Amino acid sequence: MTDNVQIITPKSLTKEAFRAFGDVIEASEDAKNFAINDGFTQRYHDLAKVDVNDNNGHTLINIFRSTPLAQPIAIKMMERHPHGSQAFIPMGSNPFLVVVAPKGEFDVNKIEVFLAKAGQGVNYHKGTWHHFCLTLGSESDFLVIDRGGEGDNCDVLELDGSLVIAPS
Ligand SMILES: NC(=O)N[C@@H](O)C(=O)O
Ligand code: NI
Repeated sequence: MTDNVQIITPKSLTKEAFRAFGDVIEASEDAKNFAINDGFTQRYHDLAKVDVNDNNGHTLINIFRSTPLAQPIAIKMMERHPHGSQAFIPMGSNPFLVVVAPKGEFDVNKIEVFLAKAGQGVNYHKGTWHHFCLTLGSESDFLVIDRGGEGDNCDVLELDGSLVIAPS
């Protein structure tokens, strides 16, 4: 880790704060929702924009089994998917960290860190810079919805690790 360490404190994940990066997937009361199945199910409807059709792309449904990194976590990489969105929906109740920067030319000064609490998932819009999946607590499974198809769909940048996430 370099000498000029900058500590960044995660902020709460809300739809408004995350709007520039993608969608927050949660059964919140401000989401469009209605009763189905004779009232035995509440449908939280159309929560995220799945964007996988570029270059004849198709939807992939995956499970990512993620192991927590030792804290404090230094940000040493960022990546983006230029041809599609990528959604992470926790299958358990561990919180996780969401590290993002706006699409387009990468700017380390525009990195933002969010803490996703139990019941929250995210959908990175096409081209949003992000760190790979950072679960907290213990090994966690995520349902991941992203794009399959032609073309290299992952640009990766290495960072010097001077930006460190305050332990959660
Ligand atoms: N490489 C891969 O499939 N995973 C990353 O895209 C990620 O965001 O975790
Ligand atoms: Ni990714």
